[in-house]
Amino acid sequence: MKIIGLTGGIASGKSFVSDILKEEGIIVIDADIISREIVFKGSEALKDIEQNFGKEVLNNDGTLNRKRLGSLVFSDKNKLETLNKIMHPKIIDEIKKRIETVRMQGVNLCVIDAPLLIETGLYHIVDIVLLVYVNREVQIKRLIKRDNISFEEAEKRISSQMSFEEKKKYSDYIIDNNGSRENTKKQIHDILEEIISMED
Ligand SMILES: CC(C)(COP(=O)(O)OP(=O)(O)OC[C@H]1O[C@@H](n2cnc3c(N)ncnc32)[C@H](O)[C@@H]1O)[C@@H](O)C(=O)NCCC(=O)NCCS
Ligand SMILES: Nc1ncnc2c1ncn2[C@@H]1O[C@H](COP(=O)(O)OP(=O)(O)OP(=O)(O)O)[C@@H](O)[C@H]1O
Repeated sequence: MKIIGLTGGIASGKSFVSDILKEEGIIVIDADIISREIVFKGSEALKDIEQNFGKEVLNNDGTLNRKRLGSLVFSDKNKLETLNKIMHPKIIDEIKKRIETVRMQGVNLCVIDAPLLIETGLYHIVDIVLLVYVNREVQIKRLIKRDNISFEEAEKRISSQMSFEEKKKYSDYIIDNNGSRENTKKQIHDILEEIISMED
């Protein structure tokens, strides 16, 4: 089975790209969704988070208050590192399990959509790295609009991630998502065609 790693900075358009891939019938394993699933009430991850960040990152019903935890970790490098140490091994384990399930089903191509594909080392388990690119101006504009956050908050989130230039070194294909959705769709179809026609 060929595994494609899909990555890119925050609000670069990974979800948009993965939606198009899903439309093509390709199975997508989404790291952001897994990171939400593993912090269910009573989970080991949520207990670790409470131990390290206190009750103030929980809602009254005991579930995770993502907005509060996000504003804590994206403005403090050490706190982000603590959260990453709790979350990343669990996310990676779950991704590996899902890859095996998909492999057992006889699927020949699957995609891992992970914003931190490079940072977490997950790129080692994929065959091809697809990087979604937007310039900083477009990225900030789309992030502020989508998440309804301030310019400062958007800057902090972007700065907490590896730069595009650094990620580029690990990538096999770059999708330029600065333009229209139609333009991006065309690039994806061209890349897919090339990947599918490749010999194993
Ligand atoms: C801090 C949390 C609670 C904020 O939740 P929120 O719902 O606001 O954001 P969400 O999870 O949808 O992530 C949105 C985007 O933020 C960026 N982001 C998320 N976590 C991180 C991180 N640890 N470091 C840098 N950027 C991150 C990604 O681009 C992601 O696509 C959440 O992002 C989290 O639990 N992060 C740690 C898990 C993680 O590293 N996920 C990425 C898996 S590869
Ligand atoms: N080509 C495009 N033209 C206009 N808007 C776009 C385009 N691509 C994506 N967007 C919009 O930009 C925002 C960010 O895109 P998307 O949510 O796909 O990014 P992401 O990389 O998955 O983000 P995250 O890292 O936070 O998960 C969304 O509101 C999306 O609708």
